[in-house]
Amino acid sequence: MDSLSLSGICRHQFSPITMLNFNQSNHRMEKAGFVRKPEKGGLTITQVASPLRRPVIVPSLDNETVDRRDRNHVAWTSVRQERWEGELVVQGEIPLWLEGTYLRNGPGLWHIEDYNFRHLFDGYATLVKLQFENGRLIAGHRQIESEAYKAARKNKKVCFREFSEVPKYENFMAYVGDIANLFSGASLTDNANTGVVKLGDGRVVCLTETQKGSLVIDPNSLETLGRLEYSDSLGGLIHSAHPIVTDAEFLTLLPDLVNPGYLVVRMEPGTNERKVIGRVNCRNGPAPGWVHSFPVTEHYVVVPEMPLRYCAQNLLRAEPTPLYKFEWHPESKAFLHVMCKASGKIVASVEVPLFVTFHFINAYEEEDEDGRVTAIIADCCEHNADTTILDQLRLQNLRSFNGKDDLLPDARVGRFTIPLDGSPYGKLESALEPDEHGRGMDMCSINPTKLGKKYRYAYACGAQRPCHFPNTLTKLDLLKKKAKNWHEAGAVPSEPFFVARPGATEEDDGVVISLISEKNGNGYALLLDGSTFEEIARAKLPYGLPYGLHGCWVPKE
Ligand SMILES: CC(=O)/C=C/C=C(C)/C=C/C1=C(C)CCCC1(C)C
Ligand SMILES: CC(/C=C/C=O)=C\C=C\C=O
Ligand SMILES: [Fe+2]
Repeated sequence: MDSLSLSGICRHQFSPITMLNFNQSNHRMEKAGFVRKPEKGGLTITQVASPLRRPVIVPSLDNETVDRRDRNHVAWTSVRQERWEGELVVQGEIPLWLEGTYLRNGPGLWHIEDYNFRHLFDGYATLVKLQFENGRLIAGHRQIESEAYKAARKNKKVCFREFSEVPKYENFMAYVGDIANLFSGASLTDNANTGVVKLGDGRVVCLTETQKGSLVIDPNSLETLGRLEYSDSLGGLIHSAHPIVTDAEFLTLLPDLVNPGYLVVRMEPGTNERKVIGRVNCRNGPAPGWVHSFPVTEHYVVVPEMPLRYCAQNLLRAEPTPLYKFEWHPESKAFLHVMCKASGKIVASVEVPLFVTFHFINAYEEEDEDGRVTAIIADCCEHNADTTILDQLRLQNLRSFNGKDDLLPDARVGRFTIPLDGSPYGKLESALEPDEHGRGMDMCSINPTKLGKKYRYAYACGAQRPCHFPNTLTKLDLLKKKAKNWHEAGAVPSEPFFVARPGATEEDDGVVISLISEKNGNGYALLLDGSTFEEIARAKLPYGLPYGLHGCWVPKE
């Protein structure tokens, strides 16, 4: 690994004002029990004894690392250093049964040299860990060493095609070369900044929408170990960013951009080979709908065909459109296809009202009194068929919140009913009154034992208006159609992640973990009781971290 210095990246930003904040924050770190050992020209790792009698690894801060808190919310500010690890002081009590590591991935570095990225999804991946051990909490973060990130650091510019950023071409021939590389996938990013999953065989993989961006990491050191090379010959360049992962299997969708459709594939633990379960042909439109995620039931895979479709032309553009690599085709309609997991056969394909979603929450089979499956219910974080949410996630918009204007488009829990009796149409309704969660709705989790089964509770980010971005944590009771909300002024919480208590019989018996980025530049790990949704513990981080997307739980062996 090359030098961990971020100095090259940040030099241009250094000013007496940022210097002042930087020193103040270090003073605060020392007061909070963190020890700093500055060394010029890189992040040297220093072992020190913590007040909690546990060695704490604290990389010294680079003199030229920049603190931009004076201008932006820390949630939308590049991570201030390459890596850090240390024990946190816990307020409240961490349940002793909570033994394992919560990992969270997300785009955490949004600039290279003096070039600032446009979109939340462009950032180079920052992996965060919260390691729970006997009531104590060790935290850490580290940049994922993707080829895209390493090349950007080395060449001091964007070198691969990110979500909205593309390399700046020196001349026309360079552009032509890059387009050629687009078809082979060579110019696509492997910046695995969307999520992290633990496979049944124990490997921990960070993911994005490009297949090449499947990177295996070490959940303790957060080191990037290498690429997960799929050994099959299924080809294609992209996949769903959210595979369904259990101890028994890894299921995902591979969109086919040439003959619009999707392959539904399955990979067994201990292998790198995805096998085809079946194929869904698109019912309409010039290209498949974007499949950021998809739901499953116990016996079926639901393949969404959203009218927000991949767009080859937009893929080739140097400057992004408001829909980036996608295009809205309301005339092409929206469909949900249901495939039997065992046979690969399509058992239903229904037209549904137009919808826009990033995240499906869960799905399950509805049975009649004789135990026959009559319908499938699939829930998602639905943006009222309004695509503007995608452009609202531009950093400029997120950073421009002044506490007054309300720019977050309304969202809801969209509940689809897919009849299995051959009817051509499915239904889409709100599962509960969206005002219950402030008409903001995204970044969801459920009790994993309820995956594919009838369930009652979901956890997500909601809104307390006005806002530009979801700013609450919400527990949804889908039976009583009620929500319990957690909010702290100015805070940006990340996806509430539910961890069940071992041996629990109640669906909401467990804790909810979230990382909070505060308005004053600080940040903390938060633990809520999964049932009461009351705070049970929090632990301050030495400095606030950028917003992150999705997480997973790695239980202690
Ligand atoms: C962070 C997140 O949720 C989404 C990230 C999406 C990415 C990085 C999408 C990348 C793509 C390309 C670089 C080209 C092909 C299309 C597409 C999958 C959108
Ligand atoms: C953060 C987000 C949407 C928020 C809208 O309310 C979407 C993230 C998508 C990728 O994981
Ligand atoms: Fe996602």
